[in-house]
Amino acid sequence: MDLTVRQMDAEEFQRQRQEVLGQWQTGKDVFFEEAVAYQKSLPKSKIFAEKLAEGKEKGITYAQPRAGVALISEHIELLRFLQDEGGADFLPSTIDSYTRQNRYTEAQAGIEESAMIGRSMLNGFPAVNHGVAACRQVVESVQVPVQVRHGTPDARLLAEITIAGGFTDYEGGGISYNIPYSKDVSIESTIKYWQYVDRLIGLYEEQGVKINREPFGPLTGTLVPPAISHAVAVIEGILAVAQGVRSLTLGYGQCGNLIQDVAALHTLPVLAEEYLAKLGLPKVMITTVFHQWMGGFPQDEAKAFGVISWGAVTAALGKASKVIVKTPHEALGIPTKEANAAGIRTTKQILTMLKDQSLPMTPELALEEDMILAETRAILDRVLELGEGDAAVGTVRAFQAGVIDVPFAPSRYNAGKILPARDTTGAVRLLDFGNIPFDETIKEFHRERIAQRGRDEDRDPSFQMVIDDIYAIGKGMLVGRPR
Ligand SMILES: CCC[C@H]1O[C@@H](n2cnc3c(N)ncnc32)[C@H](O)[C@@H]1O
Repeated sequence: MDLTVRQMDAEEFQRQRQEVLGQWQTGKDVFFEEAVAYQKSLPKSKIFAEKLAEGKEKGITYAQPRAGVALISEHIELLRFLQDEGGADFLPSTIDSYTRQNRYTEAQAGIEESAMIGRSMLNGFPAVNHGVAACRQVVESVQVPVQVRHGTPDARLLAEITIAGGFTDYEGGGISYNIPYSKDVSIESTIKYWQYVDRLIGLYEEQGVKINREPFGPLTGTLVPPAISHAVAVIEGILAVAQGVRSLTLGYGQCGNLIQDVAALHTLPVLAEEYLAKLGLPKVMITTVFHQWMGGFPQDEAKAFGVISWGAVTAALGKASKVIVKTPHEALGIPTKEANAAGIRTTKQILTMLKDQSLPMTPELALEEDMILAETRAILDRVLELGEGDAAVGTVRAFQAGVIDVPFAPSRYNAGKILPARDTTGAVRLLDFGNIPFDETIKEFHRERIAQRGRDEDRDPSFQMVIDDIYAIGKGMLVGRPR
């Protein structure tokens, strides 16, 4: 395994770059020096890292939707609507599934079909096919910073084109865009692909261009315990900073118990700073992003707004830097622009009302924070041990050993031995620990909390609880109580 956490050398980067820019004809329009000049020509109001820094300074929680459609003019109309009617503080360009799989020929067909039929036949914006000039048209058509949101294991060409195209933030990572998104792509290969992405951003940073990186916190978005998503987020932060990234937004997907989620938001930046320092990596700007509930949603729009509001409350009380907004069409499919804007307005109403409040430090909150810190450190320390200090090598070995194990992940590289379930307050605990390196104290904490639920529900803790929890929110509950 020639994998290493160390910064990619210039020769290797340039060797890959020739191959990457040749993967689709639009790669020929990427010229690094010209792109640096374009990025530097952008006003400060369009630089993601600048606006995040301002928000961190002022204690603002920003709201950002997901959005993307096939054709350039419709995509611009959509983003403008979300900015003007929704009040979006940041805008996305959610990339379509073909592009995420590097299937640019099918993306091209989707573009042509969309133009013919008059509606988007792709589930996102095919940025590679549209190319650099089109991305710049999008960026120049709105007033706020624009981020690439996707789920791409090999995201190298997409990064080259969208960053040259003026996007100032790039979501994803070699673990978080593999394990939940792929069945049969090795972790070593996607870590390497993403080291290229992060090295490219490092080269922009060395030219004075700030590009923020946002590892994808929620992973499978289904009952992922905080310690597991934190471990992945911190590792992706380490891998990125090692390649020259200097601005990170670390993510976490809402689980639903307020105390646990606020504890997760408090501990994530603490852990990132602790392990970056432990590895002798430079200090970088760290912000957080909270994803509103990523699991199944109620079909009823009023109930969906309830779920959206609960996520907004948690983001506000947890002082997240940014919250990713869901829409009342979540249970139906790609939202209309009106539904998308409504989700943002609902969220911003709550953020504004709650901006002067926070959750007091109670013994319960302190205990949850201590548990998340202890659990995440147990995982990260074992990863570094397995890698003999190298986080990249350690990550591959940790997945092989089940030391990192993401619930309900499709990837065959994921052990899939752990089993999460909610406790009687809705906090996510582990019913089965697989090979996660938790000590007996931690395991007993989980067992006791779940045993209490069993007593409350007059049933033995079992896989049935997990199934009930997966459907619970769609049915209007949080904890999947028996009938
Ligand atoms: C991991 C992200 C899943 C979420 O990402 C939303 N999502 C996907 N594609 C689009 C799109 N093109 N426009 C608006 N939202 C979109 C889904 O609804 C889901 O909530």
